[in-house]
Amino acid sequence: MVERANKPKLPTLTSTPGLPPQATVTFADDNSSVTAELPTGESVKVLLYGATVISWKDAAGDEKLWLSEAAKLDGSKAVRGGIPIVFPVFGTAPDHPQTKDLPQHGFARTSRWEFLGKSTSESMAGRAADEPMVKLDFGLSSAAPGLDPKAAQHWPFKFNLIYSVTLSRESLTTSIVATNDDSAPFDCQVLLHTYLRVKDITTVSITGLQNATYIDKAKTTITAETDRVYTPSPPEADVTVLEKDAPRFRVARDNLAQVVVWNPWVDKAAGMADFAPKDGYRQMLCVEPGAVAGWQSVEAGDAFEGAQTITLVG
Ligand SMILES: O=P(O)(O)OC[C@H]1O[C@@H](O)[C@H](O)[C@@H](O)[C@@H]1O
Repeated sequence: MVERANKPKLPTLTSTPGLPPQATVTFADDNSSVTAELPTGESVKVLLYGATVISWKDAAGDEKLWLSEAAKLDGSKAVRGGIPIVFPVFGTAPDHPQTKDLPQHGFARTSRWEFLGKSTSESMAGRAADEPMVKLDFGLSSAAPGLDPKAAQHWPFKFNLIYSVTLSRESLTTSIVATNDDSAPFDCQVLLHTYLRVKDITTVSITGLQNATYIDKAKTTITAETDRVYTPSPPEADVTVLEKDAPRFRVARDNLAQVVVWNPWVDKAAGMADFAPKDGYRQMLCVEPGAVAGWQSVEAGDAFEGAQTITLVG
């Protein structure tokens, strides 16, 4: 059950005698972000701007996501790093009448979302209290005060988005439900633009894409700019990111048929004002589960749902 937050600032949770301590959920002083920490030390931090996950740390405090040192976190620009949400268009779609005027990657990442509440192991069905986990829920609708004005201007549908970020000891799940509250169908694309942190991109390999068909938006290997939209086969095949042949991240997808693999490399990183340090492309690899080949047509009253679970392995 989701506990509703009725105050902008949540107190630190205390444990019930006899039960393991729960996760703590705290707000930044300026209410710009919410951080959840498990009693075992793992943590996740979500900026309300874009509902962008900007940090995911393991129990040792090691960061698992890449965030540019020059990323704007003040709501002036989509965040360069973490997990921005791409909706309702991937890239731009000049030939698609419904989304042709929207900015690159849509407006979800440039809108301020509302924090809806949290759930912990103790309140989640089927979860033992000794398997600590915490789920944070965020919402954005066509009526939200934080909606990027470009949305209402260029995508005049009534919609409701719920984004859930679930942290457990070994994994992070992010899931989105996009509901059509309009009287007409709309088309959308969805993508979870995950910037994984790696030690050295030259030692990174990826499995799970061997049988995948792909559209190459750039070059071919991660020894150069890489920008590929894969459609793995079978559709639900896991994708694993390895470093020096040792598995590091396993990415499972639910109803997200594509995986975009992106690394800007030297020239493109140099050209992005919010990309720092300039050789930061060596420490990142975007592995982005999405539904971006063609369009998801969502009927009035219907919803599209998709999710990723990134599990730390090795
Ligand atoms: O600079 P943006 O808008 O965050 O986009 C970054 C990249 O996002 C990737 O998902 C796209 O495949 C790339 O083509 C794009 O360059």
